Amino acid sequence: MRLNIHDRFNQELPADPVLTPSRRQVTEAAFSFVTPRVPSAPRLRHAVTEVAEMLGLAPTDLNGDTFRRVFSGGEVIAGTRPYAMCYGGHQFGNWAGQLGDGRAINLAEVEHRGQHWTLQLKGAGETPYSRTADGLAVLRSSVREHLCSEAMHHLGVPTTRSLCLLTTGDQVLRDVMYDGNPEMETGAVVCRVAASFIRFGSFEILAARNDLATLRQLADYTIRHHYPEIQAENQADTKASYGHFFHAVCQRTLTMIVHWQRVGFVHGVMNTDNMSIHGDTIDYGPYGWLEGFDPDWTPNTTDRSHRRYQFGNQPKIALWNLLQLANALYPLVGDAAPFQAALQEYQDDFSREYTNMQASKIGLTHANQAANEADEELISQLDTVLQLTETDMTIFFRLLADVRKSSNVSAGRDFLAPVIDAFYDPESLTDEMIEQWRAWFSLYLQRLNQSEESDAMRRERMNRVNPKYVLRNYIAQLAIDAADQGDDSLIAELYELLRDPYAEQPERQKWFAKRPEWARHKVGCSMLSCSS
Ligand SMILES: Nc1ncnc2c1ncn2[C@@H]1O[C@H](COP(=O)(O)OP(=O)(O)OP(=O)(O)O)[C@@H](O)[C@H]1O
Repeated sequence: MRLNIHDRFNQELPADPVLTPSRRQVTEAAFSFVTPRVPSAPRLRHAVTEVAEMLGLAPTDLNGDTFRRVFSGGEVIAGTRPYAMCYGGHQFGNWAGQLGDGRAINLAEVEHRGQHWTLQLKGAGETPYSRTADGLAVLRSSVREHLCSEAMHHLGVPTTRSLCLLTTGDQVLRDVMYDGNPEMETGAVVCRVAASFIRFGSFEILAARNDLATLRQLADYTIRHHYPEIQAENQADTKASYGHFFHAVCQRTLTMIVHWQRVGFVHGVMNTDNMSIHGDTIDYGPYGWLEGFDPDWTPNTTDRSHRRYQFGNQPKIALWNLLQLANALYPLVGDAAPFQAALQEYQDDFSREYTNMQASKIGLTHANQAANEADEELISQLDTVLQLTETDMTIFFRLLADVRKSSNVSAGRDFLAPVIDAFYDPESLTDEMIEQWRAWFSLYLQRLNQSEESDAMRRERMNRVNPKYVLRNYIAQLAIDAADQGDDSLIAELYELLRDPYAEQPERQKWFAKRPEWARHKVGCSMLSCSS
């Protein structure tokens, strides 16, 4: 197994001089060197050939002993030094101080085909940032992270990737039922891959400590390696480059959030330490997928009372998080104007991009501004009718593509036939609700009939933005339950399914189904906590 190692982060930025994993505040440094924990009996449970190839590995490498040892933490790759990154963050709206990679260890950076990747193990043991926890991860949360990272990538959502999932052979104590009765669970490690794992919190911790020298070093480093176009354009004016960097992060974050809203993804813990400066989705913890369309929904039990991170709040939480990044970068510029302008632009652009995305989900094309305003009304009314009774978001939008322009909505309930499978309980649709749906469909059909486009063409466009298959929590839980019994076949099957989420895949049609009733209140199937 040969990787083309090309480390930059741990070569160019200041290191913590202390080499033990003792918990501590790490100052004037961007990271600490650490050694991953050696697992007792590592076993590969699933690997992604496509990610391996992206890193320059051969498919045959995946079955080797070296691969198993390296990606479980048992062997350090020659010519590199693993490290944990120092960062802080705002958690649930409050400044939490130093957090850092408490259970993530960066193994190395790799260059392949002109692209640069950081490999990071999650769950490979203690670091100076582990605080009161053990540095480990369990099979349950690791299956969720591994499958969802790849599912998101294939949905077209910017995300960290996952190379592989291994179990360590060690047991880990966790309170899965959240009832104060912890149990032993199977320990696991996932290898994440991203351009870098620099987070908003990486800048925040340095600004909070007024460590402007390291803050400037980190900002310059990030621009130099990850936003080189900004450096090229602002050679003579580094202050301006920080503003441009912030603007670029705003735009990438916007793109990521519009995608989340498109596919019905709820991150669950949008703390600033979980915001990547690349606009990648990072940290698949208590995430979930909207089943019944409900903007107030969050899968995170820890957030059930305030619902800060509920689906409908994600765009404005991203804005709030960006504001924290602006505050952290401000000392480098000394002028609020570029930050204010970028934040304003985020808001303006977001509302336009969001409407365009929603319009594409219902198959509209925009010819002129007037049509746009009418479409906004149609979109907002859809938001209302979707919440009249529990209506599955993924299934509804997918089935909506089958509606014909020639449909007759004038009487009865038959007009709902194409989308009826999206309702969790079609019997609960009252006459009044049917009339509201009728009103919406009348407007919708009128709008569709303004266009010459055929039903088939529209259907094809809609099916490219409305996925057929997403990783519903209960589906992930089925794979976890099987893996707990040593059977990894469902992980492999779901991986294949989610590699092509917009395709019909008739042989896998059973996964195009509403969440079954047994899963409604089962732990792991609809609700999760941060503790994993
Ligand atoms: N079992 C654990 N041991 C040590 N630190 C942990 C553990 N679980 C979480 N942390 C740390 O707590 C902080 C916030 O937790 P969060 O749930 O965002 O983490 P995570 O899922 O481990 O992290 P990541 O953001 O790297 O995916 C992070 O600093 C994280 O490293």
